[in-house]
Amino acid sequence: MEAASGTTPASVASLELKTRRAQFQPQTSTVATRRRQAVCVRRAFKKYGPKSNPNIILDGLNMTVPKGTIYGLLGASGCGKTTLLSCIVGRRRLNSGEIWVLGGRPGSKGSGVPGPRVGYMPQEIALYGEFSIRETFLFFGWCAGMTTSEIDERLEFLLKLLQLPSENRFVKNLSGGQQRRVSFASALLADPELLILDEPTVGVDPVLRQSIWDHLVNITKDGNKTIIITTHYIEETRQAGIIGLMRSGKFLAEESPTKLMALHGLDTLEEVFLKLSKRQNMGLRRRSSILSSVTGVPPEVDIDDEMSGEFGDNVSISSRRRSVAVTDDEHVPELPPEEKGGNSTFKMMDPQHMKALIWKNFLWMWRNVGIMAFIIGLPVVQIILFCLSIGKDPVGLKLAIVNNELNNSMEHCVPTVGCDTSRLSCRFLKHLEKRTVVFLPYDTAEEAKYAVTRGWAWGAINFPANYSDSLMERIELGKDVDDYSLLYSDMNVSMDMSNQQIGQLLQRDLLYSYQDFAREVIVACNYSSKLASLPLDFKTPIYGTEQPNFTDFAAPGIILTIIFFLSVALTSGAMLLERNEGLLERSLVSGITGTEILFGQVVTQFVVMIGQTVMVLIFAFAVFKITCEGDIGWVTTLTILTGLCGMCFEIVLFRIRRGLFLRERKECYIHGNGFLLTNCYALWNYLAS
Ligand SMILES: Nc1ncnc2c1ncn2[C@@H]1O[C@H](COP(=O)(O)OP(=O)(O)OP(=O)(O)O)[C@@H](O)[C@H]1O
Repeated sequence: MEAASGTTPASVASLELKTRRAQFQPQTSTVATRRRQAVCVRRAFKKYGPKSNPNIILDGLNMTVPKGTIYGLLGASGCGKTTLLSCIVGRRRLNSGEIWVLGGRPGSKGSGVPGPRVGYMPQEIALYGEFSIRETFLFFGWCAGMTTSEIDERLEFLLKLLQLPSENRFVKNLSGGQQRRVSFASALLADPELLILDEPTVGVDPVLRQSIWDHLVNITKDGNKTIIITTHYIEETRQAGIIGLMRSGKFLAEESPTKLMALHGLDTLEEVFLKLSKRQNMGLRRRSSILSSVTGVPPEVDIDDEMSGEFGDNVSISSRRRSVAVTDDEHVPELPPEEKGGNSTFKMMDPQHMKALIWKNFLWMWRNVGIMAFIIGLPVVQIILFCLSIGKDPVGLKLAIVNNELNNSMEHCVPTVGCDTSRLSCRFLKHLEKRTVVFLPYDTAEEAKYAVTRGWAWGAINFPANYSDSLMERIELGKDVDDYSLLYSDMNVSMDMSNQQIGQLLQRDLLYSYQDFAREVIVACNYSSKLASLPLDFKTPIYGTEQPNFTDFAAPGIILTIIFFLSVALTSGAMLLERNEGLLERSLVSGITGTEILFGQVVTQFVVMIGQTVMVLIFAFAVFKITCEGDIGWVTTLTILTGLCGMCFEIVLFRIRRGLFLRERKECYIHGNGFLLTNCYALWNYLAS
């Protein structure tokens, strides 16, 4: 093949040398030169992982993409193409080195990158499945600052170009290839100066692939548009102006495809790569030392560096070779200082962006009515369950009764079975019985106490044998009563106070029953003059009722807890959804800021939270009649504010988790969740107290 094409090993070596020299000769760099370059990367160094065991992805890489060209970025899977592209669009930062994109540093004020000057198609589909094609275009178009009519115009053109189905079809109902084309069209939509396409032709048939390339060639014709494209189909990069072959964090070659093929005397790029692979397998140690002796430049040797991976679907490389030194940092020109001002697209809050984000969030909710019904219905279900099952006063609380006045016979002990009402003990028990207490009769005080110790009863009441007579004497004589009557007019109560709630409830019932009983006895015996001498008299409560129920007491805490934690969950879910499958990446590259995304989420989640709050309050106060003594307006406001606190709480946690995530993935979850748990626990304690 080489002979046929008239190339000899010597001519190949000399041509290769010339190319390399020309490529890495000292250049006289000026700002004007840089401005002619769409992308310029110098001494890029990027690593992942901890310092102790770094995974070096870019290792002093230099890349030059002239304006108006198609640049094919090729390399084995996992060699760092996506990482490099992320750095170019300003989504990742280099550890060291410099990147200039369209005359500015990505991410800096005034660079316009990220922003509408760059169109980015990530490797993932990165689209909202619930949106139609037109809605997808509207969202990305508005993000790029286009008007609706401009978007519709482009939509028509792109539908035809990419042979897409009706604009009303939902993305989730499209085939994988169609979804990729919609993703590609979204990147083309705003007609950006720089298009960065990460594997746009995966899953696209050869005919359509050709028409996509024709379009790419067409849009770069006037020299104003630049395209960087990664692909696993090597042959299609034949139409690229330059291809860059990445390996071990550097470029092995950065050359036009025709020159590369001529250099190796081969007809296809695939053959070139196969040849390179074979050379690598044979070991280029010897060749590199020859080159070194000719040029006098010692090669950067990386003997143990191993390359393995695939180039596309057909070609695979697995070789051990010396990496020929293709970069010479001393000869790489310095980049000019960053220009101030310029074509600034950097804004904190762009109304158009906010419109796009809020519209997108509400549209997503509308398309996911089931999820939204669940989100709004969940707190309602919680409050219904609470009102139905929690908070009612317990009934059927058992009390052990020893009534020595009644010869301890079972039937006489239980008031409902016909107690002797001439006995005051029985009269008291009748009042107590009204308060839904169940009596367990016992013969002796020891048996009753034993029942309490075994948990069969919550308390034991013991009436002395002459309780009625002693009590009457005590009422009649007042302070002149003798010690005997004083002692035997007391009923003895022993309580199980292990459950504070039940213990206090029983004590309250005993107290109220005794009050009613005392009134009845005094009136019945005509001791009205003694009424004033009752030791205790509960007046009508200032707030609440004489018998407040536990539901009223617990309801505010429960309502606030439900709203707070559901707001946390709601915000967390929305944030996770936003990060889903490169969508956040894509939105951020289109120029939307993190603050705008956050604000958009706060606005939409706030509306949902208001819906939740209103529904919960309607069920609590209107349906289940929970007592509300105060102003319902203030109750609603305070509940909404609690929900807002929950949202802010999650946003802060999310940002902390993200910050930790960027530093150390593993630690993030430990710290973030630990922080969440600690705070939830503290909050719970606060609410409970
Ligand atoms: N956030 C990250 N944290 C740690 N390692 C990462 C991260 N992102 C990528 N990597 C690693 O960096 C290397 C380069 O990944 P990258 O996605 O840039 O490769 P690629 O060339 O685009 O691969 P492909 O062609 O398969 O898409 C891979 O080994 C990958 O596992």
